[in-house]
Amino acid sequence: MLRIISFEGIDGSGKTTVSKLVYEKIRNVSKRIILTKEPYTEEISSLIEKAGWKDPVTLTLLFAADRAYHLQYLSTQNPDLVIMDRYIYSSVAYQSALGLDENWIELVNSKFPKPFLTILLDLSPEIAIRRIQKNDKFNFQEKLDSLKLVRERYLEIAKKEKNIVIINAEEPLDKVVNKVYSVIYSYLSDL
Ligand SMILES: Nc1ncnc2c1ncn2[C@@H]1O[C@H](COP(=O)(O)OP(=O)(O)OP(=O)(O)O)[C@@H](O)[C@H]1O
Ligand SMILES: Cc1cn([C@H]2C[C@H](O)[C@@H](COP(=O)(O)O)O2)c(=O)[nH]c1=O
Repeated sequence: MLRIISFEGIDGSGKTTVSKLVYEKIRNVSKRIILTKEPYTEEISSLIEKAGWKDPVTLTLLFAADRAYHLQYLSTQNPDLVIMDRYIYSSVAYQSALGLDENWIELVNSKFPKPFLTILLDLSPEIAIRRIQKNDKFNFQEKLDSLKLVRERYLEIAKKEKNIVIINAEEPLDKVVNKVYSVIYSYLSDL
């Protein structure tokens, strides 16, 4: 069974940056730690773009198909640990924010291993959007409203799921990295 630590949070929360920096700090603990991200396959990412970002059923099924393929590949690598930049809770948060029943999203993803730890990088959508504004083109108000909904969904998920640690992602990067590193390190004692 794959041991997965997932990084979650709204666009611009720092998942990619923080997961990479933390990975660099822990990679000497074991040679078999893999850092990866979703969406994984170019083919499905392109189908998602072509389908557009509106229909939550299509998005849920495409992201789940990408996840199934990704997990199958990861199993062949026999890692001690997988650090995943986005995973199941991205589907639950983003697609339920579009109005889709959360229980159905969880059912679609129910055959996949749950992460044994999730780092939820939490911050205000206003700060997040300022961080991504330089490299993404989007309608500001539409994106802000969407990120507010997704953030609320993440915080509700964190209330009901175990092993989700919420980190204040508004703090300076080095402070966030050190906090995440210390949380993850405490889970790695058996590696
Ligand atoms: N704690 C922080 N303080 C200030 N800037 C940060 C912090 N964390 C990340 N950033 C910056 O914010 C921007 C977005 O970071 P990053 O791409 O890692 O976010 P993300 O959550 O992966 O976003 P997306 O989901 O859109 O890919 C980058 O320019 C990054 O350098
Ligand atoms: C895995 C996954 C992702 N998404 C959304 C979240 C983001 O807006 C985009 C791309 O993610 P990135 O971190 O900017 O590369 O995809 C989603 O809606 N559902 C999912 O399961």
